Order: sequence, then structure tokens, then C-alpha cells
Amino acid sequence: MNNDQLIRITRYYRSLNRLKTIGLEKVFAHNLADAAGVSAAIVRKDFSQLGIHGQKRGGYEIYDLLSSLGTILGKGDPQNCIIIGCGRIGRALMHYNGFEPDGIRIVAGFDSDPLVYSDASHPVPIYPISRIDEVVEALEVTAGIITVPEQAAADSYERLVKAGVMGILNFSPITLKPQLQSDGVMPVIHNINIALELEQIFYELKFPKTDSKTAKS
Ligand SMILES: NC(=O)c1ccc[n+]([C@@H]2O[C@H](COP(=O)([O-])OP(=O)(O)OC[C@H]3O[C@@H](n4cnc5c(N)ncnc54)[C@H](O)[C@@H]3O)[C@@H](O)[C@H]2O)c1
Repeated sequence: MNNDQLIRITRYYRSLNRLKTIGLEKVFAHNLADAAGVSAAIVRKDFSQLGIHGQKRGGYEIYDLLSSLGTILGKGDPQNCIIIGCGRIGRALMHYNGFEPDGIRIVAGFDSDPLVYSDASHPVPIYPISRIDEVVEALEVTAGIITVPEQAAADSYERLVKAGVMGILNFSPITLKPQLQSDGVMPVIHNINIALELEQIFYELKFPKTDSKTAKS
């Protein structure tokens, strides 16, 4: 599966979860097409390539589709994630309640500031960073989100990997690069930079892309 298709499948999966939440049982390709920003023909082609077929009278059972796409996306039990750096961004993520339907559970936070980790008012427990190994093991953590200041990012990365957390989402301004571990495992790091994304939007507004659909002949 190529990257574009993977992104579309992830979007279908999310939309299906939302539709299920509001009580729907059946969905049509065009419903998912709108959510993923593609045509209904592409949705049908994606499903057909994955061996998923609709009903004779059209449409797909949401429950069956979620189960098939979930298997393809490797979803099973919810994935436990932790946050390193419980300041403004870390706390905002912790308070967001829209992750659960996607099978993402923020289970704990870590901070170096005693005022932060002794404050019991957060939606998940916050621990001193020195306790990361034991908490990661106890909670079976899959991924860590780094929301510390720039100068603490490399240390947070090292602590996560040492604790066995191989999935990392980095919000700090430095680009973290994965290093192959002695056991042959390569951590997966995604660096998020909103400024870069916005710059790309500014650029595309200034120099609009032309494609076969929008270009005038
Ligand atoms: N990716 C983006 O587009 C984007 C946008 C805005 C901010 N940021 C970056 O996100 C990061 C967080 O921003 P913020 O506004 O939430 O910062 P903040 O100062 O509000 O919070 C940072 C938290 O990290 C904690 N901390 C510091 N050193 C630590 C360490 N070694 N281990 C554990 N915790 C530690 C601090 O005590 C604090 O609670 C910054 O690096 C900022 O530059 C990124």
C-alpha cells in the first residue's frame, strides 16, 4: 500500500468511527469520499484492491468495514501514549478527548518541574521524568509525544527510546532523527512543525499548483 492510500484508509477509518458513534450502521462510498476529499470511485477502488466488497444493493456495513480496515491498519487494542513535557501544548493534548475513538489513549505525562508533576488536577497522572522506565513498562506504552523546550528534546528522545518507546511524535523545533538500536530496532519519529506547514500553505497560495482538473486548456 502506498503512502497516499494509507492516509486515505486512515481517514475512512476515522470517519467510520464517527458514523458508528452517531448510530449509523451502513455507509456508501460517497459518504467516505467526502470525508477523505476524494471521489467515490477512488474509495471503491481502494476497497476493491484491499479485497473489501460492498453489498449487492450498494453500501457497506460500518461494523464490517471498521473491522477490515482496523485489521489492515494494525489496530487492535487501544495504543497507549505518553506526553513528555506537560506545559501548554502537552496539557492541551492531554485534555483533548477526541483521540479515544481512534484507538489512541493518553495514559500519563512526564515533566521535570515538581510544581507540574505534584499538581493532581490533570486528566492523567503526571510523573517526574525519572520514573519513565517503570511507568512505560507498567502501562505498555507504544508512543511518546515530545512537548518540551528545544534544549530538552534530545534528552527526552533518549529517555523514551531507553524506556522502550519506539514511536515518537516530536513537537519541539529541532528535527529528531532516529538511530538504529543495538537490538536492530529503528525508532519511528515524526517531527511536527506547524510553522513549516503554514509556510507551505503561504507558498501554495502564492504559487497555486495547476493540475489536469483545474488547469484551463
Ligand atoms: N511543532 C510546532 O509547530 C510547535 C508549535 C508551538 C510550540 N512548539 C514547541 O513545543 C514545545 C512545547 O511548547 P509549550 O508552549 O507547551 O512549552 P511550555 O514551556 O509551556 O511547556 C514545556 C514543559 O516541558 C517541561 N520540561 C522542560 N524540560 C523538561 C525535561 N527535560 N523533561 C521533561 N519535561 C521538561 C517544562 O517543565 C514544561 O512544563 C516547545 O519546544 C515549543 O517550541 C512547537
